[in-house]
Amino acid sequence: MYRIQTMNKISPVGLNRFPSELYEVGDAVQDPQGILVRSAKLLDLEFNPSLLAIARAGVGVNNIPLDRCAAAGIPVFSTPGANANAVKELVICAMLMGSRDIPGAIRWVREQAASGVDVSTVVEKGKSAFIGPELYKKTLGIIGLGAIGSIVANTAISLGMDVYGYDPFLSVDTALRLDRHVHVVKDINDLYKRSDYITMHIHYTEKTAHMIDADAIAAMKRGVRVINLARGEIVDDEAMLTALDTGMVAAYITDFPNNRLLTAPHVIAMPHLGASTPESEQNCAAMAVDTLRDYLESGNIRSSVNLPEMTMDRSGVQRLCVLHKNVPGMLANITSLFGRDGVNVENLSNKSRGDYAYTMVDLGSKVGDNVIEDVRRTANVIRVRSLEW
Ligand SMILES: NC(=O)C1=CN([C@@H]2O[C@H](COP(=O)(O)OP(=O)(O)OC[C@H]3O[C@@H](n4cnc5c(N)ncnc54)[C@H](O)[C@@H]3O)[C@@H](O)[C@H]2O)C=CC1
Ligand SMILES: O=C(O)C(=O)COP(=O)(O)O
Repeated sequence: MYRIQTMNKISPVGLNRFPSELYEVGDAVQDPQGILVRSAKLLDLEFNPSLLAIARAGVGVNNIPLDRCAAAGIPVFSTPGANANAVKELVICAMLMGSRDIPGAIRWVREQAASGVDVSTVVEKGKSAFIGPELYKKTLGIIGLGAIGSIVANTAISLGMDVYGYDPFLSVDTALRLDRHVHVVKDINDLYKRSDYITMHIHYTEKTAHMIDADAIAAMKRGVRVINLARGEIVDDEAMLTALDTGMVAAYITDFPNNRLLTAPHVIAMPHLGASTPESEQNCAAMAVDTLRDYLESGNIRSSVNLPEMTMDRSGVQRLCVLHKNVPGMLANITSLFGRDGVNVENLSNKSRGDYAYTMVDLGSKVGDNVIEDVRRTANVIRVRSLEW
C-alpha cells in the first residue's frame, strides 16, 4: 500500500484515480510516501524518511522547498496549464472590475438599500460615479506569456484590445500558440509605456520578487490598471500604494490581499480565486494524481519542477530508479554493479538537470538485495528504489 497525505482539499475527481487496493489517501495519513498539495505552505516541512514525491495540484510552487526536495531525492510535480483557463477568465473579469469599479458599484447599491433609500430612485443619479473605460481598443501589457499569459493574450485580441507581451524565455510551443497580432517586445519598457492595463503571469522566484517596484511603475503610463493574479510578492506593495495615492496607478486588482493593501480605496482584492473553478480543480487534481502514480508505480518523472524529466516503457522484470548527483562516472559506477552479478540491462536512461541526475535501469532478471545496497552506497547516490513487475 502506498500512503498519500493530502495537505489541502483535493478534488475527488483526482483522488478517485488512486485504486483503493493500492493506496491509502487522506489528510491524517502518517509517514506518507506521497504528498498532494495546493497552496499549503510546506517550506518548513521536515521530510519523513519514507517521503518519495510531492505533487502540487496547480502551478505555483513557491510554497514548496524545491532545492531541499531535490537534494533529498524528492521530485516535485506540478500541473502545467491545468488551471490556465480559470485564471484567464478571472483576468478578463479583473480588467472589467478595475475599469468600471464594479465592486464599488455593487457595494454602493447595497449601501443605498441598507440605509433605507428606495434604490430604484437613486441609481440614475448615482451611476455617474462609476463611469470607466471600455477594454475595446485599449492596450494590454502581459508580463509572462506561458500557459496563462498566452491565452490571456489571445482572448484580449478577440476583445479588440491591442496586446503587448514580454517574456524573455518564451518557448517555441507558446510562441506558435500566440495570436499573430500579439506584439512580443524584447524590452519591458516598451510594454510599460504603452499599456492601459498590465497583467503579470510569471512565477514568484527570487528573480521576480518585487519586479513591479517604484521604478517599474514610474515607467508605466499614468492611470494604468495593474492586475496581479500571479503572486503578491511580485509587486512591491509600498510602491503600489504610493502610486495608487498619486493616481499613477488607477486600480490594483489582486488575488493576494493583505491588510495594508486594503487601506487603499482603489485596490480590488480577491481571496486567491484564480484557480477556484470545479473544472480547474478537477484538471489539476487528475493531473497531479496521474504524475504521482506514474512515479510511485513506474519511476517515471513527468512535469517535475526540480528533477530531470524521464519516462521509459516498462521492460525486463525489475527497474532500479537511482537519483544521484550530476557528476562524471555515475552511469559506469552503477551499471558495473549489475554486470558483476551477471544481470543483463534491458533498457537504460539517464538525464541530468542542474546538480542532479536520474538513472532508470530495467533489468532482465532480478538482482540481489546486496547489489541494490551497493548501488545505494555508491558515492553521490541520493536515493535508490527498486520496482518489480
Ligand atoms: N491566482 C491563481 O489562483 C493562480 C496563480 N498562478 C500564478 O501564475 C503563475 C504563472 O502560471 P503559468 O502561466 O501556468 O506558468 P508558465 O510556466 O506556463 O508561464 C510562466 C511564464 O513566465 C515566463 N517568465 C519567467 N520569468 C519571466 C520574467 N522575468 N519576465 C517575463 N516572463 C517571465 C516564462 O518564460 C513562462 O513563459 C504561477 O507561477 C502562479 O504563481 C497560476 C495559477 C493560478
Ligand atoms: O496553481 C497556482 O499557482 C495557484 O495559485 C492556484 O492555487 P490553489 O490551487 O487554488 O491553491
